[in-house]
Amino acid sequence: MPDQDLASARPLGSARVGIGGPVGSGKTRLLEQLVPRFIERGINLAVITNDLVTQEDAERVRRSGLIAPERVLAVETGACPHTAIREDPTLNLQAADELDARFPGLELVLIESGGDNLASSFSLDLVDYWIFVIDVAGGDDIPRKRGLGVLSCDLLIINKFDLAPYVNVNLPRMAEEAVQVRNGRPVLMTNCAIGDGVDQVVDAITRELLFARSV
Ligand SMILES: Nc1nc2c(ncn2[C@@H]2O[C@H](COP(=O)(O)OP(=O)(O)OP(=O)(O)O)[C@@H](O)[C@H]2O)c(=O)[nH]1
Repeated sequence: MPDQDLASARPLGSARVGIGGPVGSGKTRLLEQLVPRFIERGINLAVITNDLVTQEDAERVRRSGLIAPERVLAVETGACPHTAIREDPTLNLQAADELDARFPGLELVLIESGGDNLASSFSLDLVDYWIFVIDVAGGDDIPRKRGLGVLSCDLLIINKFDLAPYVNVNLPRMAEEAVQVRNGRPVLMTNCAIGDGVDQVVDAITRELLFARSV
């Protein structure tokens, strides 16, 4: 649950949600599944992507046709994806403020981090709520490794649950261990390839963040 003071720190600005996690866990695919769902719910939305030295993820989202291309900004992070979301989030803050200025009434900015390790986390100066995406193909021992991202995010997503039978992952056990190491904080399972479980992610963001800011 986001800190109430932080959630109300920008009463006139957009709510900001971070999406982090290891390389290839499905962050961009999750973004591509979230965007049409929020737009369908009438949310005034924009996106920021972080890449090392390219704008590949931003181009992918712009080309998708899911959202007006001018609502997608790219931040190039250089060698350190975590610096841009944690130690010095200036570039991301500037990008989010630019989107707020460009689109009056902007309600939500989704900020995808570059792929990083299990220790990556978001600065609460940058986001009001953050999601960490791991995937079953990375191994069912990931929750037991107690990475900072897994432990401290507002919502942990175990993605690619469709692949569990092919990589010998015991899905219920992986989910149970994830809930255990997080002391019962939220864990959801998704198949972002086809969108299974993504409605629950939208519900969680709406309930924990958008609704909380509107009351
Ligand atoms: N089978 C399956 N494949 C998935 C799922 N989610 C994503 N993928 C695939 O996994 C690959 C990586 O997904 P991305 O969304 O690019 O991963 P990412 O975390 O954004 O990657 P980086 O930005 O490089 O860190 C792509 O080929 C996706 O199509 C899923 O739930 N199931």
